Formats: sequence, structure tokens, C-alpha cells
Amino acid sequence: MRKDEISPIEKRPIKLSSLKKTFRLFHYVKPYWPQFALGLLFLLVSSLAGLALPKLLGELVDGKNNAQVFNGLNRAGVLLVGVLLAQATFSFFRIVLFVNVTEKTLATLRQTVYGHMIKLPMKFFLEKRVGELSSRISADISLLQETFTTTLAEFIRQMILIVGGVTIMLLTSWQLTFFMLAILPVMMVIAVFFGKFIRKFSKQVQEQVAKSNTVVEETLQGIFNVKAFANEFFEIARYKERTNEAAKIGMKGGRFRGFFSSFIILGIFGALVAVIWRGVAMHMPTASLLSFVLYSLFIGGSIAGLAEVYTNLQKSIGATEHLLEILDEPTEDLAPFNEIKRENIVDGQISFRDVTFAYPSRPDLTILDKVSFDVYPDQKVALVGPSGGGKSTIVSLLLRIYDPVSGSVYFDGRKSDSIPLSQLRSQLAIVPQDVFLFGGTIAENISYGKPGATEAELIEAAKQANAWEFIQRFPDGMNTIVGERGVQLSGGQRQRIAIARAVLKNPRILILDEATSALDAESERLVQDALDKLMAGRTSIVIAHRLSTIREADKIIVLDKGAIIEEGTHGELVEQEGLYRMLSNMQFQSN
Ligand SMILES: Nc1ncnc2c1ncn2[C@@H]1O[C@H](COP(=O)(O)OP(=O)(O)OP(=O)(O)O)[C@@H](O)[C@H]1O
Repeated sequence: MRKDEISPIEKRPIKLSSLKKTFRLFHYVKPYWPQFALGLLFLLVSSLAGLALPKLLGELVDGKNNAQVFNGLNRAGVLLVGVLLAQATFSFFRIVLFVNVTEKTLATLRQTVYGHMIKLPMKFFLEKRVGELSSRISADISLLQETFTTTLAEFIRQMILIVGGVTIMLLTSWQLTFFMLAILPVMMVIAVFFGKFIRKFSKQVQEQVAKSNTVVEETLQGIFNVKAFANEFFEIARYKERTNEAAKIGMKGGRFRGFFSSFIILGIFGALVAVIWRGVAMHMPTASLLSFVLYSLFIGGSIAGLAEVYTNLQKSIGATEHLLEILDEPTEDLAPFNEIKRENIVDGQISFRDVTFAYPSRPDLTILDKVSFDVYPDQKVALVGPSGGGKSTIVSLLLRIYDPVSGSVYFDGRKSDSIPLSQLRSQLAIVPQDVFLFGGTIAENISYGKPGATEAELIEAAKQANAWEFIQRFPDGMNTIVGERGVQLSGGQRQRIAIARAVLKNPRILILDEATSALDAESERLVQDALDKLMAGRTSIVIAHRLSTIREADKIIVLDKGAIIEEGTHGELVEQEGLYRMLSNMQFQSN
């Protein structure tokens, strides 16, 4: 599959192995098993009651049975009303029970899939697209919802109608039943093949719709870029092309669907006419013939419905397999904790030893080649060097977003993978270059650094981050909505929110990815001042783009093409005839 295609919900053939896999889903239904079983029982009863209808209708029209039980009501009539009432009641409870079980099961399933997905390693997200993953949780699970509430019930109901109906018919007249069965199965075989052919089209439509959804999702997510590049019309055309294509295939499929349904009607009704004709020829009593025809209709309808049930089941198997594929991916080794265990508290010493790394998506391209360096507690260490040199990659390895291909990262002399991941990450904080804010309020965004922080703590953090002064000028203060991804705030304000987050987290090790985009002098001063306060008393790793901010750093590491080429203080490095001196001269000249 190409990367820009979202895989649609696939219909997978119903094989024993996939059915077995699908049964794993029943694990989620287990807690609600009694309700589900009761629902099944009700379904059984209401289907059986439905089965009695043709027979009773036959009796109703039969003059011989018109013995009156109440004023003007005959036995068959009373029974019919009873059966209808029973059917209505049982159907009601069956639906309520099934819906309850399904809703609860699917909520658990959604929670499980999301809980699993968010714990998956970064490698997984490199290969997948957001749209595709979110459709796993929404579309795939919605499909299962339909299967559990409707399709499964329909399947059982139809099977009961077919088996029960045929049995009753056999008892009425085996000759006529065989005659009818000789016509129907032929229709069935044709219908199944026809149905398969049609499904090919709906699959193509699904694919095309998924493709067009990618356009919507990506352009809305990147709406700023669409506008900045004035590409609205390009995107409109792209979307138009894809949706029109979907419509074209859909319409073609629609014609075949039409044929299909005409075929079913002609086939079934043709068969009915033949059955009546034959029944009349056999001198069957009218009442029995009526029952017989009604059963034939029921059976015909059920057979036609089975094709749809079959398709839905296939789709559900596809959806289930997709979900199980996600659930089978190994997650990061994350575990919730209340307090960091004493032995896992890091003091702030970091060592890289011969760290070699390539991204899982491009394993052949070495990004870091035997990188070794040390950072001591409370030091401020800067990473500098040309773009693409590997600075951000070092940060990812520190956070254990990825693990080295060879070599190791140590905290206080302890291999990083020996410290429980959640506890390790909770002692690190990053103020990234592109600050990511959630669509909620400023308060919610700051408290991301420490969920559950008090208002006083939030304000204190905002003050430390030089953010309080602008926050309190907003009419809604801390409760100001930042807009999707923080669009309603300026770059400098977003950065200070990110700093407040880090202040609140109070990490042992701080990572700063300096913003490349220049702020105005005042914002810059406020941000820098907040950062200086934040760095005091902790180990800090700074990815620096402006060398002026790191003159006081304890150590500057110069990275180029994935290797450390120089290392020392500003004073030492400008003495050397090297890259740092060149970069430094360039920047100070231009300032
Ligand atoms: N997710 C990824 N998958 C594959 N390659 C990647 C990925 N992220 C980064 N790279 C590659 O890794 C190399 C180092 O990138 P990195 O972001 O670490 O550099 P950097 O020094 O931080 O650059 P900059 O100063 O531009 O931010 C680049 O060649 C980049 O193309």
C-alpha cells in the first residue's frame, strides 16, 4: 500500500482462521455474557414467533377454523395477535439488550485500542498516518457496532426462518417443498456470485472515499500551509477529482446493484408464481397454499438478506483483523506510577557511549555514528551544528523515543533502558522548537506538565515563565481558549506556555530546542530570561541555533553529519580553527 493511502475497511474472506481470530473479540463481550445470552434467547423466541405467522395467517383465512372463542374473534385471530405482541415485546428487549452489550463492549474495545495505540513506540507512528489510525478507532469499531447489534441478529433470525420455514413446508407438502427448493438454490448460487462481483465495486468506492478523506484531513490539519501557499484551489481540484472518481465507481456499482436487486425480485417472485401454480395444480387447499407462499416469501427474503449479512460479516472480519493487528503490536514498556522510586531518581548525569543510530524507517542511513559525550549534573551543554547534523535525534534518544542501534545512553552511570520508561521520562522535560498546544485553555495546556496541578501552582509556573503578565491581560485569564494547536497565541507566547509547562514539571533534566524563528527583541528577552531561570539548578541540554545564547554554556558539542567534530567551551572553541569558529564568526558578523 502506498503511504498516502488510507487502507479502507477491508472485507476479508470468511476463513476458519480469521473466524478464530475474530472470536478473540468475544473476550470483550464476556463480562456482559448473561445479557448477551438473554438477548439471544429473546431473538430466538421472537424469530420462532415470526415463524408461526404464515401458519396462523393460513388458519385465519381457513373457514373451517372459524370457531369463535370471544365475541366475533376466532382462535387463529387471537393467536395471531398474541404472537405479534410477543414478537414485538421480545424484539424490543432483544434490541435493548444487544445495544447495551454492544455499547459497553465497544467502549471497552475503543479504550483498549486507544490505550494500546498511544503506548506504541514511535517507530509504529513513523509508518502510519494519523487519519488511518483514527479511522481504526472510529470507522472499524462502528462497523463492529453494526455487526453486533444488527448483522448477527439478522443472521440468526434468517437462519431460523430458513431452517424452520423449510421444516414446516416439508411437513405441509414435501413435493411442493422440493419443487420450490429446486428453484431457490439456483437463484442463491447466482445471487452469491453476482453479490461478489458487486462487492468489488463497493470496495473500490471505499478506497476512493478514504483517499478523498485524506485530502480533507491533511488540508484541515495543515490549513495554515494551504493558505500560505494559496493552494486552496489546488486542493479543491484534488478533492473534486477524488470524490468524483468515487462517485463514478459508485454509480457503476449502483447499476449492478440495481440489476442485482431486480434479479432477486424476479427470481424470488418468479419462484413464488411457479410455486403457486404448482400448488394449485396439486389441488392444495387455499389456506395451506397461502401459508406455503408466505413461507416461501420469508425464505426468499432471508436468502436475499443473507448476502448482505455475509458482506457485513466479511467487513467486520476485516475491521477486527485491523484492530487485532494494532493490539498485537508490542507497546513501549510503560507503567503508571504514583511516585518515582528512589533508586530511579536521576541526578542529572548523562553519558552517550559509542551511540550509533539509524531511524527505523531508514535503517540503512546512519544518522549518528559512534557518538560519545558526557554531561555532568547541573551543567548546561549546548548542541550546535549544521541542519540535519543529528541534534534532535540525540534528544529523541535521551527521551528514549528511540533506542540506539548500538552503543548506550546512561543516566548516572545506569543504562537508560534499565530505568522504567515512564519514570525516566517524567524526570525530563522538553521545551520544543515547535510548541504543540492542545485546543483547550491556557490552564489546561500548562497543567500538561503536571496533570492535576492547582490553580496557584499554574499561576506560579506562569509567573516563572514570564507568561503571567500576558495571560492576565486576557479577559478570560488562565481560561483563555488557545485555539486549535494554539493558533490564537503568538510564537513567543506559545513558547512561554511551553516553558511554564516545563517549570511545573520541575524536571531533573531539561531539554531546550531553541526556536529558529526570531522573536522580537522584547519577546526574545522575556523568553530567554524565563529559560535562564528554568535552567538554573538542573542539567540542561540546549539545541542552539543562535550562538549568542550559549556563550556561557559549560560545554558546547559541535555535531556534523552525525559525528561530534568539536567539543569545549565557547572560549576554547573559538581558539580552534574549526566549524564552531566559522559559524560563530558568521553569526556575529551578521549581528
Ligand atoms: N523520523 C525520521 N525518519 C528518518 N529520518 C529522519 C527522521 N527524523 C530525522 N531524520 C533524519 O535524521 C537526520 C538528522 O536529523 P535531526 O533532526 O536530528 O537533525 P538536527 O541537527 O536536529 O537538524 P535541525 O537543526 O535542522 O533541526 C536528518 O538527515 C534527517 O533527515
